Amino acid sequence: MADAIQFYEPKERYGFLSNFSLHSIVIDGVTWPTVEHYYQSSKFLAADIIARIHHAATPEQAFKVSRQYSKQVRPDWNNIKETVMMRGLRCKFHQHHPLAHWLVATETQPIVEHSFSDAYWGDGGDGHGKNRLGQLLMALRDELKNKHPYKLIRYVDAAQLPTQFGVFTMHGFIQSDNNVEHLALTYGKLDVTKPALIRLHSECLTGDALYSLRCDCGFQLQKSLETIVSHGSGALLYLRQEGRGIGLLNKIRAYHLQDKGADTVEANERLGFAADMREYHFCEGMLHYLEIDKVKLMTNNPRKVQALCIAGINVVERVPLQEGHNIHNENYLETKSRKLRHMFSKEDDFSLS
Ligand SMILES: Nc1nc2c(ncn2[C@@H]2O[C@H](COP(=O)(O)OP(=O)(O)OP(=O)(O)O)[C@@H](O)[C@H]2O)c(=O)[nH]1
Ligand SMILES: [Zn+2]
Repeated sequence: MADAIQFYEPKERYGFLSNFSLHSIVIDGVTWPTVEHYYQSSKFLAADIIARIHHAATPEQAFKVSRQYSKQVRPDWNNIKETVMMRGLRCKFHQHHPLAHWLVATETQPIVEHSFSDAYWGDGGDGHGKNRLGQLLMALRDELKNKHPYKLIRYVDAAQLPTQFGVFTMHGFIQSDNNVEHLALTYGKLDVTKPALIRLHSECLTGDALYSLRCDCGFQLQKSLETIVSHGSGALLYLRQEGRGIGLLNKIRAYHLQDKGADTVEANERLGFAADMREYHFCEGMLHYLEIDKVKLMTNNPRKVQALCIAGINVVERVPLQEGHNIHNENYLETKSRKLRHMFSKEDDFSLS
């Protein structure tokens, strides 16, 4: 198979597909260090054998201990082993969101466990094997890819991004319903038990990259990254929504109308657009990948707070982000406050509960 994904060792590129990958799973309240520990122990009924495998130091050890008791494998094992394996896989990929997104990102590529020693779960090394593990992984991928939130975005790849503020990890996504590329910059170790400090930053080439004083975006971008670094961890979702969703050239047209006296809302409307064309539904898929479900959100924009609440994200706090006010953007900011209900003072806040 020309473009088949072959996996075996956990430390290889697709090692996350291996049952030996160090991803613990919880099944019926019991935590198993790896799928391999769970699978091997499921072969037995004797509590002492199960315990020995459960507490094996490594998945390789778990496999070895199981082999020592091969004469005591439960009589019905061949009838139940595929069900046991699929249960272990489902738990692993549902309980470790990035793994599920990585699996979905393999799209339609065949998946093969390239194992010279296993012609049932693997391909037997030369392709004569049944590759049942690869088959179950492809079946699980088909289940996931049509499910919410996996169908909102497609994870593509990640890389380190050293910046003047600190070294971030840059994660690339494609929005499924329009193929627009978006980024998430993460810093530090996100503690899933606490609200993550995040920013939803709408792309503004003029503000973010050309030092524009016409808006506050560039100042907000810098302040957000600095704040995340000083906080120790967090995420900035960089959303390709230039011009509040109307694009760069229409924003220039809108600026031209503003140069002639229109305000930022009137300008959009004269061009035939709503005041704000942005949508945020796909952010749920990006946050799901990052395993973020409760946030402290850096914004003055009530629509972003509401969008995350609608997406089921718990916005436990809104962190004001008022940066870069100057004579060139005061009318713009005043219009946003008056017409778009942006919150520039504490009184503006509304209950987040
Ligand atoms: N159409 C249009 N877009 C603008 C204008 N000024 C800034 N933008 C875009 O607005 C987006 C940034 O939105 P802002 O209103 O600055 O802030 P916000 O992101 O909605 O709210 P905060 O989270 O508080 O920053 C970027 O996509 C900018 O390109 C303008 O006058 N007209
Ligand atoms: Zn801007």
